[in-house]
Amino acid sequence: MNCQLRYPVGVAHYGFYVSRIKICSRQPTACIKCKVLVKGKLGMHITLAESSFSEDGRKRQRFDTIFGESQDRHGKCRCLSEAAYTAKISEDILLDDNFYVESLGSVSAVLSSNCLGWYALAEEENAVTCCLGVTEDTDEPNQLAISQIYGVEASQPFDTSNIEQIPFEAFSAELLKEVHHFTVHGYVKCSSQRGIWAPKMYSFYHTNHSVCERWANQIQAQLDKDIKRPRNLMVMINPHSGRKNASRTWEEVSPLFRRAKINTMVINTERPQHAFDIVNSTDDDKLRNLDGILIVGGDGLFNEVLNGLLLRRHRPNLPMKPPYHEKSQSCSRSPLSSDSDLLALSSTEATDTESTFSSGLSRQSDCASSNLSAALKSYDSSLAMDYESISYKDGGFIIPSIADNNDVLPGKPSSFTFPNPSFRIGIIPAGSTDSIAVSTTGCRNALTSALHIILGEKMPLDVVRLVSWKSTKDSAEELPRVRYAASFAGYGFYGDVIKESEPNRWMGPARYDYAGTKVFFQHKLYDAEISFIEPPELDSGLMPGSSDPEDSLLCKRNGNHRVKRAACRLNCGICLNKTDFSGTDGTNGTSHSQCSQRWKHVKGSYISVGAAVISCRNDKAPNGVASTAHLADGLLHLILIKDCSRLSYLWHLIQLTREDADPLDFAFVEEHRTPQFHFKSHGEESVWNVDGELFPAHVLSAQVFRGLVNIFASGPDI
Ligand SMILES: Nc1ncnc2c1ncn2[C@@H]1O[C@H](COP(=O)(O)OP(=O)(O)OP(=O)(O)O)[C@@H](O)[C@H]1O
Repeated sequence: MNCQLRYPVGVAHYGFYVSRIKICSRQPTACIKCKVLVKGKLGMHITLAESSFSEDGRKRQRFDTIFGESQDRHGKCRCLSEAAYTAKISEDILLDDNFYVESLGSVSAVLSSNCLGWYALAEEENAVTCCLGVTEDTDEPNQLAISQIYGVEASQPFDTSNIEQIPFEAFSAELLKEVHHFTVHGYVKCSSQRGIWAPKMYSFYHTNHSVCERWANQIQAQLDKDIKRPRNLMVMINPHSGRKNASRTWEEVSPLFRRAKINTMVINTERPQHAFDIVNSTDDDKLRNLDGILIVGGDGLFNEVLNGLLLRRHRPNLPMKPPYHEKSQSCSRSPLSSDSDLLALSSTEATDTESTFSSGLSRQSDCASSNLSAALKSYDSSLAMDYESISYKDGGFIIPSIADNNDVLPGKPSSFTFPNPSFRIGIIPAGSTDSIAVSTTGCRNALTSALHIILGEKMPLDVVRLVSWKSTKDSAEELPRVRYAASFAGYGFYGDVIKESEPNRWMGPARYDYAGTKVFFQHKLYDAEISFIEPPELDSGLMPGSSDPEDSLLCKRNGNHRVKRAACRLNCGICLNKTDFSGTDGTNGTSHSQCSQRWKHVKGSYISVGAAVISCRNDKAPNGVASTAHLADGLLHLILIKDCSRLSYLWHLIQLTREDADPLDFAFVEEHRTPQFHFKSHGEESVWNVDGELFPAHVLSAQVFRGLVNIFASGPDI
């Protein structure tokens, strides 16, 4: 509850004012000034400020807590932190003056380096007050932290001939001609829907224009000091996203960017791969001058920008090969090697110093019989080629060299900081599912996302790098194709749905329902073999950084008690923690070191194989496909749906749509967290669905790079 304490006008301007009130105990209490009990209120902690001038004319502030102290430990802590906060406000008063505010009448306003506060000077006739002039006001804050302000404007006097411009009837028409104002743009959190923010304006009226200008300039100067806020953004709009509303969505949010004085370079994409081409070909120096790229569209557009940014700039080793099977503890062969045409690839044993793909390729001559080896040789010889020439084929990218190791290791915190450490990708949801926006902010709301971006929030995001070694079982020799994904890669059911929905794009988002129903009735099974690294279970079950005791509880799944993991939340301790959760030993690409890794192998018939890098929340799966996946823990959630009846599978799909259910609590479902895995299909083939785009792969490797890119978000507010 927010309360407003109104004191008699006489002591208003340089007298006491209430800077903060917090109810923190259940003890009845009284004001020390008038000794009257606060009627109907139980225990308040009220901090007052008194101003005076020192000899040199500088204003001094004294802050006192005048009554109320909580009896319980937690309440007391809150009191203390509240007092500390108030004391901080008092440190540096930059400006103070009287203004007129619509809902309060005359107010005294104070601007400090971190806060704009105001309090009413006089009772308004229609104000609801009770004893001591305490007014309950749950909606109107009387202070705004600078971090909550995204813009400020000083305005000219009202045009009295334009009745619509006149904000309220407080001033006479004569006075109105002389009234100037400045407007502060902040935001409020929606009380009915968690995570949703709405812009809110606060106008302060004064008869002197220069006063308004001085305040606006000073507030702007405070905003400019916040270096994390973006100044220059490239904006990519896909006019065909979702229900073709992306351009309208941008019209709705662009005034916020203008008020925040952010320069935007707007590009409307004209075709598939356009966004990729632009970002991939943009000069590195130009990118360095940007604070980020903003996407107005869906997950597919985000994926294109991600790939455009990373494909030629992020150059890790090729995926590490797992031992063929655990029993033999042999590191000489990988599961990939069971396929004859991949023998050349997998039989290359790199030493610790020869851990790059090129070193592996240089041994291909031993396998002269393999045509693939010849192809790969030419691939190897292309290392000297210009790195710019990336070609696109079958949903993936063939790049001349993927062997330039720059010390980025799967699962480990990333050292990749291109174009610059503050560069972020932002997403304003306007697509069909918007699962990246929902998983990173907690809601699907364009204004909320815009505010997160404008205020300069920053959060690392894991990215999975997928390498398709071969498109289909029967395809001719080919070079590896690479694709990055930020949310989801799925095979089987997931791939078939995308394949089925592609020709029906004209249906809009409804195409997924149509395709999903059709594929469900087909109920296809796919034989596959999967190897993955299993990271060690954390002892306590409570992930580092998580303070929620609930997180350490055991939950029952498939009849077994398992550790219930913390869901990713706002400013998530797990994602911001530097602890290495990956279980990899950091010697990427070396066969010897792989012996020490806990590779696990599974083989069977699957309805689907899913790899969720983040929770993948969306309207149809409110908790996400993997409810406990984190934005930046270096792990993906491998979700294997094994052979089961149609009815059981339907029940699993229904559970996905429910907020109170666990869709993975079935005997036919396996969930593994891993920094990397290898997949090989046997028999009938499906296709991979990577962030909503088709990616054919008969043999595929996936590596997660922890926090590889930064995004404009702070995690899901759920
Ligand atoms: N002007 C355009 N015309 C047609 N397709 C485009 C255009 N611009 C971008 N695209 C393609 O549209 C794809 C989907 O875009 P986006 O993700 O923004 O929308 P969506 O409706 O959410 O689609 P999806 O559900 O496939 O993710 C992108 O991958 C991109 O290749």
